[in-house]
Amino acid sequence: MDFEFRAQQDQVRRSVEDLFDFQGRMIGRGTYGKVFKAKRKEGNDSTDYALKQIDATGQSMSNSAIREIALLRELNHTNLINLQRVFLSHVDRRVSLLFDFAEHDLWHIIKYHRAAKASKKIVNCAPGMIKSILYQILAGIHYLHANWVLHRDLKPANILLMGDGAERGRVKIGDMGFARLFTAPLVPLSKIDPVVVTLWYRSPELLLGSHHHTKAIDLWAIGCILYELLTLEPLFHCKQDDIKASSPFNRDALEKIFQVLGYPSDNDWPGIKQMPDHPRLSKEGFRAIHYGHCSIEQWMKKVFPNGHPSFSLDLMKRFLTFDPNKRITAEQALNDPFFKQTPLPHHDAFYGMEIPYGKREFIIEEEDQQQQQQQQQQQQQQPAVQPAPLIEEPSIQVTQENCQAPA
Ligand SMILES: Cc1ccc(-n2nc(C(C)(C)C)cc2NC(=O)NCCN2CCOCC2)cc1
Repeated sequence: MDFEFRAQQDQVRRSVEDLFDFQGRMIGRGTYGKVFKAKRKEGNDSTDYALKQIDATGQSMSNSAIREIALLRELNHTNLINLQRVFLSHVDRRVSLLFDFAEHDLWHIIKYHRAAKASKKIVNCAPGMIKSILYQILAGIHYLHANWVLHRDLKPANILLMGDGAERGRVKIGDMGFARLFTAPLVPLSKIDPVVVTLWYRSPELLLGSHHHTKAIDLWAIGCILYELLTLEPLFHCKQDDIKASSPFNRDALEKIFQVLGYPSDNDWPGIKQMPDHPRLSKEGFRAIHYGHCSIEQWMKKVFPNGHPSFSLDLMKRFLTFDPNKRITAEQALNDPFFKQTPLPHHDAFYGMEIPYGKREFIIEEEDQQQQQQQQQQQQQQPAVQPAPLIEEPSIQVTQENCQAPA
């Protein structure tokens, strides 16, 4: 290496820390590293950015970062997350990727609506919101597939949406990769961590051990996401703790699929017998007769006895087609009559509504939490300082007796 040239370059090349303010603004973390909400330090650019810092100390992380950069620099579509800039730091062997900042994602949006439904709170969504989100997902996936790129892990957490601003309500498909909580969770991961590995969106061919990842696996996942947007419940809600990385065959996930769609006949899916784990179906006790009364029509009739304005049974059936060779493509879905009926899909999924969803919260690092707790303990040992009254006229004086300890 030309150390003199590199030292010269380091002089002129400005680091991400020089250019962006992001300390204490962590919004995500995973095995790869951390994600921060960042702002430019200079100039009048008030745009928010997402800064993904990858600790490229290990070979696998370096390869992963290289793969992500190599892929994203070749892609350019309004419905895909946009890699704006790459910073390499030799000193701490860190790769920093600068992305669009997306305030919302479908995992948090669905969680919000589920909580509102549980507390019987009415939340008004624009009638075309679901249709717009579906159309934008299909547009992004159609672009990926046209460039021979598969997503392979479509799920609500990977469907980001821009908040207020120039791209309000724009879907940005991303891939958050694997996240791993540093502490053992007390509640099921799927409840608290949007990016946990889940089988809920996995196609039947993958569950039966297919080694050929095709575009069709993304369309199956889109069908599952559409259902979840409509009902706020995952369609194939199988237990998370069953995930065994070694075997793609998952009994519970397949059971859920057959309970909704029925058992695939040879006519439905001629190729099922060629699936590597097909023999396990009979060994594990699956019988067509057990699911004779099950069909998507039956299931959806139970869910929407009076139908739903944002729901097309025909389209749902075509996403959730067992045979990957018969499953609808992104291009065919985009041309479905569903998208030519009013309300037409708007480029702003939040068009006609206020955005009710909260902003992303900052994650406090363990050491910061300890520091905060120490500061609180010190404060509690000091006599309460009398805060100046907020208003002129005498009111309830905030005294030690009625002063609320900080939450
Ligand atoms: C190894 C590897 C990992 C991820 C990707 N990848 N692929 C995609 C497409 C557009 C193809 C779906 C996006 C990403 N990367 C991220 O989304 N990155 C996350 C960016 N987010 C972070 C949170 O804030 C918004 C941007 C590729 C390869």
